[in-house]
Amino acid sequence: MSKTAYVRTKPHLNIGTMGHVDHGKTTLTAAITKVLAERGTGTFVPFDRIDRAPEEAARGITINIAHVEYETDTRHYAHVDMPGHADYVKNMVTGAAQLDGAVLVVSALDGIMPQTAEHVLLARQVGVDHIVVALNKADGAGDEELVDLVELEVRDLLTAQGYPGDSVPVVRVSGLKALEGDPRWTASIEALLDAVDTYVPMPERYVDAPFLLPVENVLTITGRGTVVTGAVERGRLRVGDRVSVLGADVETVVTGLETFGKPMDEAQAGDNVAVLLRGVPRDAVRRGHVVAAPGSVVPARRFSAQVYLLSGREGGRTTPVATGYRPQFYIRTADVVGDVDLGAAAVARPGETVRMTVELGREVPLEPGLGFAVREGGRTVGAGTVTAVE
Ligand SMILES: Nc1nc2c(ncn2[C@@H]2O[C@H](COP(=O)(O)OP(=O)(O)OP(=O)(O)O)[C@@H](O)[C@H]2O)c(=O)[nH]1
Ligand SMILES: [Mg+2]
Repeated sequence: MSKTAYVRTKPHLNIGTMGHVDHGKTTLTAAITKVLAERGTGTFVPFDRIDRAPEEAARGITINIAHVEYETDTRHYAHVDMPGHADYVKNMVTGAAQLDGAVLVVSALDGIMPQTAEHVLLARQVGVDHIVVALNKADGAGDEELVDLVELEVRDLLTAQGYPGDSVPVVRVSGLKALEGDPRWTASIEALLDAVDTYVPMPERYVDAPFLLPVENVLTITGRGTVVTGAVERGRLRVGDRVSVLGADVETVVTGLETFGKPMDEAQAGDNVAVLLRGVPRDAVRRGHVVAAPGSVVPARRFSAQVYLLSGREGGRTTPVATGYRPQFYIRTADVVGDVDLGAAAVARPGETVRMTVELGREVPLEPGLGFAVREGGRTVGAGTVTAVE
């Protein structure tokens, strides 16, 4: 195989815009790509190309998510802009969005609205520790004192949710005017990007943690062996490393490593990779298994969780669920049936957030903070986070 090796130039982070409907998330996303394209470190992605987000099948649930990528002087970013409120709930709670930091977009004209508060709550629940605030539409806000009030209100909201509201960067911007090329407002986008660069730290914890890769696909390369593919959830991996395949219950050695068809010395958290495994039969490994550093994860069947049941309007159920409910649980890439126990509550309605205990049909690696989707009859009816493993 004569292929050029993959070159990692800048550290990579995943960020995204969140905030109430119509506060300008997509306009701001387009403006960021425009400003960086003019700096020469990105490609301009116009509004209508972001908003026409492709439907992507990720982790077995249909989610709507638009990715743009760009670079600042110091970092490479993948930026997600989610088109609707239900998409936030699904992508955040299942961890599909995988945000290292978020830009909370608040219209300076309207102030905080219900979904502003809900997205902050979701971000807190899924462990997004760093939020930068974009007070958008500042071009239309004639009265500075009113914008000062909105800023105070946002800082209070963040403080109430456990963020350092007093020290969070709040930048007054206009996505719309920056898109039109108005220099005052393109400067505001530069200021916002500087705030993101400096305030959102590198998520080194993922790279330094023990290696883990949820298996998305399995293939055979004739004469070389079995290859598993997927995104590295955490840690690093090199050729020669020992790994356990949980689900297949084998321990083996990595004999090859590639990304997008290029061989690599080391895979890191966030990379999409193909891993060649020594002496593992093709039919021993399946989607849903987990490749991990030996001894670093413990598979389990019982766990407690906090689950948001999607409302009927969001595509969820129209009738309540009760103890004894047996849906499918999508955990990382695994699809496993589970028995639900709602404890004292006994019954839960669509649109509610509930605590539950789940007994899975088979063991999978579990840990507090892990997100999952609840599915039934081919559609997503809930999104949850593991709170404790029993
Ligand atoms: N005056 C002004 N209007 C803006 C600004 N940014 C966005 N808008 C307008 O606000 C409206 C909503 O903008 P979007 O970018 O679609 O908002 P969004 O938050 O992505 O909306 P959803 O994806 O539907 O939640 C559009 O009419 C924009 O032109 C701004 O900085 N100033
Ligand atoms: Mg939008």
